[in-house]
Amino acid sequence: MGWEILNGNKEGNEQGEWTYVRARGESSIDYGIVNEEAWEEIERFEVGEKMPVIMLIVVVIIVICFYFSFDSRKYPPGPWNLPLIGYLYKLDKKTPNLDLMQLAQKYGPIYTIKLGLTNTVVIAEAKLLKKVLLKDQVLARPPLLTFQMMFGEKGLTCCWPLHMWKNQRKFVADFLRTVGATKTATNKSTLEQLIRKSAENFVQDIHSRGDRTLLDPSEAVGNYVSTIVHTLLLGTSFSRDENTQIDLSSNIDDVSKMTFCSRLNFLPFAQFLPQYRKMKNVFKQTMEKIRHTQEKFVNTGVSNFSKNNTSLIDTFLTEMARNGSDEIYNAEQLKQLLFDLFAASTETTVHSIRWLLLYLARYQEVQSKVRRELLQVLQGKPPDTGDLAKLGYMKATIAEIARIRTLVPLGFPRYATEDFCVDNMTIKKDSLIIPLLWAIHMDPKVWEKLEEFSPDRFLDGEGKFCKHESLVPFQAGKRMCVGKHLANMMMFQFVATVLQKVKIECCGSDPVDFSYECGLSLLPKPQKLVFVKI
Ligand code: HEM
Repeated sequence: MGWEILNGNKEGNEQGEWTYVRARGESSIDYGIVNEEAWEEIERFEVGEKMPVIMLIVVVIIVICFYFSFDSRKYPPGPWNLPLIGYLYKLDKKTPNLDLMQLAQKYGPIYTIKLGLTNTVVIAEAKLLKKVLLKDQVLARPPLLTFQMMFGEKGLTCCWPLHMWKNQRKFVADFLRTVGATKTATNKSTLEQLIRKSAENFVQDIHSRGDRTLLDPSEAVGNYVSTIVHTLLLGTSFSRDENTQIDLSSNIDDVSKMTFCSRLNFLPFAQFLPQYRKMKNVFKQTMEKIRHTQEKFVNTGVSNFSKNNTSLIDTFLTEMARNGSDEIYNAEQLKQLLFDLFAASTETTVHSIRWLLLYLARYQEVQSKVRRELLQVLQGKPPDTGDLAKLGYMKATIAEIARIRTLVPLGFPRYATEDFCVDNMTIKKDSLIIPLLWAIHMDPKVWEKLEEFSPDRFLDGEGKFCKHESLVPFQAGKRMCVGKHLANMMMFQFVATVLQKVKIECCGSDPVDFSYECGLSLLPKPQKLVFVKI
C-alpha cells in the first residue's frame, strides 16, 4: 500500500506540501497537505515502483556498452572525413601522392581515409607493405569504374575471380620464362639480342640526325620499348613510319592520367553531373581508340598464327585450339591480355627511361661514371646479363631513378576480400588498399638526403651494388609485377648500349624540368635534350 503522486507538484505551505495523491489501488483522488513523513513514504514507494524499469534501463545500457566495446579490434587511425565525399576534398588532383604522404607523417605508416564512401587503407612503409601484400585476402583489385572501363575482369591486370587470375598469371609467367624474361630462365640470349638490336636502332636513329641533335626523346624511347614488347606479344613489330604506335602510347598516357584518382571512381553520383559525364565520355572514347588500334595489331598476330612460333599470341591460340574456346581461353580474354601486357610494359618502362635520360642530362658526373664503368667492364663487347654483376654503379643509378621518381606513385591498388589483421590492426573487408610507394621511397626515416639524386646510396663500402629492402617499385607478394625482369633487362640494355655511343646534355642553359603529372604512373613533362654522338 502506498501513494501515487498524480501531478508531482510539491508546492505547499509550512505545514506540508499540497499535492494530488491517490491511494494505491483506489480510484478516488485525494487532494491535501502531505507532510514530510508522508512524502518520504511516497518517494520510497515511487522508487520501489520504478525499480524494475530503472534496472531494465541500466541493463540495456550495459548491454549496449558491452556490445560496442566487444569489438575490441583496433583499426588504422586516420583523419576526419566529410560525409559522402570523405577525404577527397583535401586531395590535390595533380599531386595526391604528396597529400597522402603528409597524412602518413601525421598518422603513421598505416592509416585509413574515406575516398567517397570507400574505406581506404594507405600503407607507407616497405616492411608493412610486404606483410600486407603477402596475404591472400588482398589478391583482388578494387572495383573502380575506370578500372572496369580499362581492364574489366579479363586480361591479367585486374583479372578476377581468383581461379581465373591464377590460371592467367601462370600462363604469362610461363610464357615470360620460355622467352627468357625471368631471373631463372636459361635461354636469355634470343631476348637479349632482340633488346640489344632495338637499343642499337635507337642509337642509329639518334646518329642519323647528326652529331648533335636537339630532341624530345619520348617517341624514340617509345619505339625502343614497343618494338620489343610487340615482337614478344605478336611475333612482329609495327612499321616504324606508322603513327599508330605514337597515338597508342599517347592515348594510354591520357587514360593513365585519369585512371586512379579520378572522382569518377569514388563519387557514383558524380557520373550524372555534366562535368563528370564529359570526363567519362572522354575516357570511354580514348579507350575505344586504343582498342581499335590494338585490334589491328591482334588481327595481324592472328593471321600470322603458327604453332611453332613462340609469341604470346601464338602460345595463347595454341592453348585455345587445344581446349576449344572455354571460360578462360577465348578471344575476348586474348584481346584484354594483350592490352594489359602492352599497357603495363610500355607505360612504365618508357617513362622510366625518360626519367633516366633527364637525370643523366642534369647530373653529368653520374653519367660519366656510368659510362666509364661500362667501357671498363665491357671492353667494346656487347653487354649481356652476365656483365650485370660487374656493373654496380649502373645498377645503382637505375635503382636511384626508381626511388626518386617512383613510376607508380600510389602503387597499383588492391582490395580486401575478407577482414584480416596486420600488426594487431584490423583491415576491414571491402577496403581499398593503397600501397603508397611514393612515401616509401621518400621516407626521411629510411633515406638520407632524400631529395638528392645519389646512386651511391645503393653501394656498399667496396662500391658493390646492394639491394635496399625499402625500394619496392614493383610492389610485392604473389601479385607483384610479373614483368619485373623484362623491365630490368630493357633498362639495363638501354643504358649499356646507348651510353657507350651517345652523350646526353641539357638544352643550353635551360634546366631540366623534373616536375611531373601523377596519374597511374608518374609522367615527366615533354622536353628536349641534346644527344651528342661519341
Ligand atoms: C619500370 C617498369 C615497371 C614498373 C615500375 C612496374 C610496376 C608494376 C606494379 C607496381 C604493379 C602492381 C603489382 C601489385 O599489384 O602488387 C605491376 C603489375 C603488373 N605489371 Fe608491371 N611494372 C613495370 C614493367 C612491366 C613490364 C615490362 C611488364 C610486361 C610484362 C609488366 C606487366 C605487369 C602486369 C601484367 C601486371 C599485373 C600483374 C597481376 O595483376 O598479376 N610490368 N607492375
